[in-house]
Amino acid sequence: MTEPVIQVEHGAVGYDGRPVLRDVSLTVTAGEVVAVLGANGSGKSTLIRAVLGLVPLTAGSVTLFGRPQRRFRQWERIGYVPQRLGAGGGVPATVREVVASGRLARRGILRPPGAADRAAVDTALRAVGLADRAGDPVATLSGGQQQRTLIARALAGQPELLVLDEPTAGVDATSQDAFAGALRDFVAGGGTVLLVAHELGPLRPLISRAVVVHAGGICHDGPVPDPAGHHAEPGHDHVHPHCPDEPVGLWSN
Ligand SMILES: Nc1ncnc2c1ncn2[C@@H]1O[C@H](COP(=O)(O)OP(=O)(O)OP(=O)(O)O)[C@@H](O)[C@H]1O
Repeated sequence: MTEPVIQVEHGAVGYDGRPVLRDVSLTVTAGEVVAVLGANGSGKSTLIRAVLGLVPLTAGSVTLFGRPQRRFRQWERIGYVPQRLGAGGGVPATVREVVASGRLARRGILRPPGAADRAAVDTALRAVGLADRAGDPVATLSGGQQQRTLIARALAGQPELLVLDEPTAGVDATSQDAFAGALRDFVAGGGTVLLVAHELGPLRPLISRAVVVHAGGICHDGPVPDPAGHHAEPGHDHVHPHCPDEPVGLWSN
């Protein structure tokens, strides 16, 4: 059996002494597309940031590709797209430049880009439907297109694992569809995905498993739960699965 891509065992995380996650265990194997769901502030981002070592565990362990996270060095195997474009959104970089920066971990900062780097950037731009905007400053793009640029940057590094924090939040329908297509191609090529989502929308058919974070733990790990309550009404696109022991109102926005 191949080793898990991600293994969190009894992980705990807190901020300033305040616990956010307690005793969380999660295994993601190659080829899975795992959605992390849960209410606002439940700790979804904290979970994926802990997986990547961006916040420290106060207990438990994380293993990446079979190696303890603290000894893991092959970060080029992982592409990460954070929730928001950080400060720097006003930088006059072009779409191509931002996407090309996703090659740095692979080629090293001192070596000029070669044909393989350029080909990977072109492929990533096409995958997210932004090839025709390659020369445009990122700042002139819509929010959804900027988000797609970041996804292309992660794809350009040719990772084996993509970790995405709310990739479709506040993103227009065209960008959501383009992203779903890029993700489908990535998975068809053998990639593994861990993503935080609020609304699955066009991603829903791609998700192989859902984990729901609630009250510091994982209260569901299995098929994408059906929307319940008013979320099941026509026209309501939210997928807020309900844990068995919790009132419906908790999931309301
Ligand atoms: N850097 C930080 N310092 C202190 N508290 C934090 C920090 N980051 C998150 N928190 C707190 O930890 C809790 C979990 O936050 P987290 O961002 O992981 O939740 P989330 O489920 O991703 O939320 P959302 O759906 O709103 O993005 C929240 O109460 C949040 O305020």
